[in-house]
Amino acid sequence: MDRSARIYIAGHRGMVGSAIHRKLENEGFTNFITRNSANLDLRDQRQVAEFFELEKPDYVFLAAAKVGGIMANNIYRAEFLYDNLQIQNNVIHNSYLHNVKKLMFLGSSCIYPKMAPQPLKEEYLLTGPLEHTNEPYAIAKIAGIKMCDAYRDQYGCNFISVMPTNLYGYNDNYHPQNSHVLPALIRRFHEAKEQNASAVTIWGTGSPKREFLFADDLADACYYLMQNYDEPGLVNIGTGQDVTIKDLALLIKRIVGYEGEINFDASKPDGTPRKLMDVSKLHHKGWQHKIELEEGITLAYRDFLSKENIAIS
Ligand SMILES: NC(=O)C1=CN([C@@H]2O[C@H](COP(=O)(O)OP(=O)(O)OC[C@H]3O[C@@H](n4cnc5c(N)ncnc54)[C@H](OP(=O)(O)O)[C@@H]3O)[C@@H](O)[C@H]2O)C=CC1
Ligand SMILES: C[C@H]1O[C@H](OP(=O)(O)OP(=O)(O)OC[C@H]2O[C@@H](n3cnc4c(=O)[nH]c(N)nc43)[C@H](O)[C@@H]2O)[C@@H](O)[C@@H](O)C1=O
Repeated sequence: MDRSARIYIAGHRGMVGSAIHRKLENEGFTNFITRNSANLDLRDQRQVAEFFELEKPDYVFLAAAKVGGIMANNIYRAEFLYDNLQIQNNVIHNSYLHNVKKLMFLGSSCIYPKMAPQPLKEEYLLTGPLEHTNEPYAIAKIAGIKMCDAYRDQYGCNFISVMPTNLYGYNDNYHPQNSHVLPALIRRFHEAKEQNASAVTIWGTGSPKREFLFADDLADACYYLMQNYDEPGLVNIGTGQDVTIKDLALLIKRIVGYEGEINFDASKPDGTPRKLMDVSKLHHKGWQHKIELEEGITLAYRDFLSKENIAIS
């Protein structure tokens, strides 16, 4: 990608899109095309067609999606399927129609079967049933992978698919119900500390294992793969390390400085028991993560506090 190329980051205000934007700015790119969802609803076929006709981007990072944690995925099942299919169909198809040089589609580790062997190799796609709580989202993401491959096969488009593990970082969503576990627990432990609460409740049993990647590391990997990966299929992006939700909670508790107890609410879903990425393909391509979990949570907590306008004690 040359530094003057016209780059469209769909979802540039989100956690991932903003990290990709930051990364490309730091690399010297200047010619960005951005729209927020109020000005361009990517679910709307006509609006998206007019936007591509007008802007004619050279490169597209597709980081716009309906996103949320286990509860949001399970409650808003129709929206997670409809919105994500519409967004990716419109952006991918118009990228083909308008001769985009390269497109990156962001999927998720939830595309793998619930009980797939660990760590999750790219070849395990479509080898078994999905986890129920996020099946609609996963089906949309699988369709996105297959769409990139079909447009490559039939039309020769250089459209690639990357599968990030669970992410966290700057500009994360801290909604108490709809967010992912890591931001949810930062907020819950912080509020419990402020209110001198005697205990914090964690959803599920605490035994599921998850892998977490800082969003700026993901953006670095996306930039790297945009330059060094031109293949069909998918590539995992992660750290190759995971923790139990209980151990994650203990780490966040320590970083936040909360001294009360932790309870578990087993009436809430655990979701997939484990989702550890096999990152050997990514490592062979020449990329590895840099930000470890404790450092990343410290940075994310600082970002959370700055948004709350609270000084770190
Ligand atoms: N967060 C995570 O743990 C993971 C995320 N991913 C993937 O990474 C990508 C980015 O996720 P993340 O940054 O966390 O999500 P965010 O919710 O932070 O950002 C999503 C972005 O999508 C945009 N968007 C949503 N709906 C529409 C719409 N109808 N029209 C136009 N824009 C829309 C939003 O725009 P606006 O702000 O203008 O409303 C927002 O900026 C997604 O594809 C997601 O599936 C993959 C694995 C894990
Ligand atoms: C990235 C990924 O994110 C989603 O899948 P998930 O990995 O299950 O995501 P999660 O972060 O919401 O939960 C992880 C674990 O943590 C436990 N947990 C404890 N306490 C809280 C809590 O307070 N909030 C949340 N959300 N989870 C909690 C929770 O019960 C679960 O066992 C997908 O739907 C899909 O969107 C996707 O691709």
